[in-house]
Amino acid sequence: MGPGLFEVGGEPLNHMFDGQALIHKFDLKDGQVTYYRKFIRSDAYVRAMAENRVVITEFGTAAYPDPCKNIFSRFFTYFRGIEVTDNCVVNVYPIGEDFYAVTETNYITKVDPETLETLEKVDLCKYLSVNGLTAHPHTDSDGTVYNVGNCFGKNMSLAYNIVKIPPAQKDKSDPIKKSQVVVQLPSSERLKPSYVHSFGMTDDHFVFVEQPVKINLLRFLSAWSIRGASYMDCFESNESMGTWFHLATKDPAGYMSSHKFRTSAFNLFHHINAYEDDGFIVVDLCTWKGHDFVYNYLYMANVKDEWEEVKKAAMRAPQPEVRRYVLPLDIHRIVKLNVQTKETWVWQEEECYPSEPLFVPTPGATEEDDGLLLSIVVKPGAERPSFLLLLDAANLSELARAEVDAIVPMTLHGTFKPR
Ligand SMILES: CCC[C@@H](CCO)COc1cccc([C@H](O)CCN)c1
Ligand SMILES: [Fe+2]
Repeated sequence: MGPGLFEVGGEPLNHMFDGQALIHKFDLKDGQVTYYRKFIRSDAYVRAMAENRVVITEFGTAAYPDPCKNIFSRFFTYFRGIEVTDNCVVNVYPIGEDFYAVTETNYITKVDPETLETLEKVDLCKYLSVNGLTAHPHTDSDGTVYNVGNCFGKNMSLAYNIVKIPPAQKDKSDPIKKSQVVVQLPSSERLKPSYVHSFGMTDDHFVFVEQPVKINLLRFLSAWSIRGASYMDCFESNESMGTWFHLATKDPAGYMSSHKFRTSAFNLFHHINAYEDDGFIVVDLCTWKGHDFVYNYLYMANVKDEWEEVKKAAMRAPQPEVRRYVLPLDIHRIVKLNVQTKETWVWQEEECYPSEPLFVPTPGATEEDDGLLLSIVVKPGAERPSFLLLLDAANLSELARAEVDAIVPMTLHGTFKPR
C-alpha cells in the first residue's frame, strides 16, 4: 500500500499520508514477476474523482466546502462534524480469510488480493469502542489478530484499547463481528492521548509505549468546525512527560498498573521486536530522539525541491536510532546491574517487598562493591512479617536475615551508622 495521487482538481495534497491509496502487487510465478496496481475505491477517492476536488479531509489536507453549496448548507456541513477519511494508504493485512487495506482511522477497506478490487468499507466503530486502529497489528500463529487504537470515548482517561479479532470462523462468519477490547490502558493526560502507531507483543505480554506526541482532543473534536483544520493540526508535544512504557498480560488480558516505566522523550512509530528473557521483557524500537513530531518533516513541500536539496534537508531532519529497553517483569526485588556488561544479579523472594538497599563498605575495601547491602523486607502475611536482610553487595547472595517480632511498615530511606 502507499500514496499514489497527490493532486485533485489542480489542488495539491499537502502531506505524504494524504496521497490517495494505491495498492501494488508483484506476482512471482514460474520465474516471472508481474506488477499490478490499482487505486483503492475508497469514498475519499471516489468522491474526489467525482467532484474533482478534495472532498474528505486527509491527514494533512483539509477539505474545502463544496463551492456549489450555498452558505447555509456549508454552515451546517461544518457542524455535521468530520467525515473521517477511509483513505487506506498505509498497509494491507489479513483478518481471517479476508484482506483489508488500512489507514489508522475507524474505516478499513476489504480488498480482493487477486484482482486488487475494492470490496467493502468496514466501520470498526460498529464492533469496537475505538476511534481507529494502528496499521501494525500482531497476528498469532492461530490467526488471532491483536491491535491497539485510541478511544476518545468514555471519560477519556482510558484512552488506548487493545483489541483481539479471532481467527477465521468455521461457520465462515466475519471474525470482525467477534472482535473485542481486551485491555484498556490509561492516558498520561486525560484530554490528550498519545499518537499510537504500533505496539509490542510477546508470548504472554503486550508492550505499549506512550510517546510525548499528543492528540489535543479539544482541538480534534472541534477542529472540523474551524475552517481548514486537518488531523496534523491536532497534534502537540508534551515537553515534560518523557516516554512511558506500559505492560499488560495477554491471557488473561489485563493492565499491569504496577509496571509503568519512564525514559527520555522520543517519537516511536515502529516496534522492531519484543520477547521475554529470564524474567525480563526485551523491547527493541526504532526511535526518533525528542518530543517534536517527526511527521512535521513529511509534508510534500519538503520533497518538491531539487532532489539534491531534498536529500540535504532530510539529513538535517531527526534521524532514527534503534534502541533496546529491558523491562523487569518482577519488580519486587533487589537488582544489581553492571551498566557496562549489562550483567544483572537479583535477590527476590515470593511476597517479599524489600526497602531501598543501603550499601555498607567493608572497612579498607578497594573494590566499589566490596561490602554489604542492608534492606528492611516486609513479608505480609508471614509468621514473622518483617526482617533485616544482609546481602553480599558483590553478588546479592544472602548472608543473613534478622527477623523481628513486629510489623515494620514500609520505609523510604535510611542511613547506616557505624558503631
Ligand atoms: C489526530 C490523529 C487521529 C488518528 C486516528 C485516531 O486514532 C490518526 O488518524 C489518521 C488520519 C489520516 C491518516 C492517518 C495515517 O495513517 C497516518 C500515518 N500512518 C492517520
Ligand atoms: Fe508504520
